[in-house]
Amino acid sequence: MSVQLSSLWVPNSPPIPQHFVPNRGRFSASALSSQSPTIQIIGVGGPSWRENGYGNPNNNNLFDGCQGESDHWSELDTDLYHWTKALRPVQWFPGHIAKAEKELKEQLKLMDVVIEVRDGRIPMSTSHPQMDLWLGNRKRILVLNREDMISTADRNAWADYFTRNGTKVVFSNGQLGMGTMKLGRLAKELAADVNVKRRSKGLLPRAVRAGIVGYPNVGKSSLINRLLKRRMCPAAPRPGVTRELRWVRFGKDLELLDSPGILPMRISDQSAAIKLAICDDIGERSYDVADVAAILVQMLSKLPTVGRDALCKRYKIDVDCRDGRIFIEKLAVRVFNGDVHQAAFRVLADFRKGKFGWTALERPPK
Ligand SMILES: Nc1nc2c(ncn2[C@@H]2O[C@H](COP(=O)(O)OP(=O)(O)OP(=O)(O)O)[C@@H](O)[C@H]2O)c(=O)[nH]1
Repeated sequence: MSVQLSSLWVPNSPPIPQHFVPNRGRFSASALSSQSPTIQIIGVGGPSWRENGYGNPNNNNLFDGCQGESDHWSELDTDLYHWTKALRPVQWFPGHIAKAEKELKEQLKLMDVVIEVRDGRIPMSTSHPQMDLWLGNRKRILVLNREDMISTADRNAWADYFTRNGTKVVFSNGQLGMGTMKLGRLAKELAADVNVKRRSKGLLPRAVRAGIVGYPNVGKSSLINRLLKRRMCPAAPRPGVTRELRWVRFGKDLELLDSPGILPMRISDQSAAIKLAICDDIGERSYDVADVAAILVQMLSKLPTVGRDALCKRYKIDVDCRDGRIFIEKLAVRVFNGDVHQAAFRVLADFRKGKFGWTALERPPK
């Protein structure tokens, strides 16, 4: 998919949904002149950046003194809405997802508890719009995985939000296994009444069945493997690796269902779709890497947790926070012999590796 960004200038705010406030959003492409053959990547990412609760210790763009942090986040939502509106929609619904969705619905009746896994960087965008309908009043645990990829402030904001809403939430790290034991324990506790009922009917107790569901690449299989301390389920750093539903046993009293990542057939919220692309939670063939990287640059430069300075310092290129495409094109000329795809991919990969500091891309609504 390719979109000519030069035609996407949004001069004035068009009519917008009620929850958005008017704002600006502009794309344009420009010819580039200067060329530099050497790559110079500056700056480090890593967990230590999280200490102050923000992604980047060198960030001078945190607050301007007039706006609160939550204003920055809601302004970003508004901008993102305008930016993505101009792009061709991102959609991904391969055959295996359609099949998995059908099979999951059939397996639901076997589940005593459902563990819904979301990407901690984008908990809203990895929330399936039909999940509530499917689950009804089934017992449920919400997992925000990739805890290591967000800041302490992000984590606290989401923990507060879900606690206020009465939702049980577990933060986890599917790569290292943090949170998995708690998850297993919680699943057994929540479904304990299954065996109370069985005993009252004179039946022998059975293992509790927990279904693990969620969007692609959020870390479902990794969580199971970590809990089991064995590589029972296929896991890899790309969406759509798990293709089949599979029950696995953990000890004598817990069974877990690993399932392929599912997405809605049509993603109506394109801001969410772009965030899925940025976080690698949707098939790469569904989007244009340069478009997505351009939006990422615009987002990062406006994010209270990152800011323009982080981008300028890392790539030694000035950022116009309304025009990420120019940034990508400049990077392409400077480092990748004019190859925009490679430049775009570098920026996306850097974000995914935490090179701008670990940060969520969304915060809870006010
Ligand atoms: N940094 C980090 N990486 C993680 C975490 N959890 C999983 N990963 C990595 O993310 C990638 C995807 O994990 P999977 O377990 O395959 O994700 P999945 O949800 O089963 O993916 P699908 O097969 O698409 O449904 C793997 O490379 C994991 O090592 C986490 O908490 N932190």
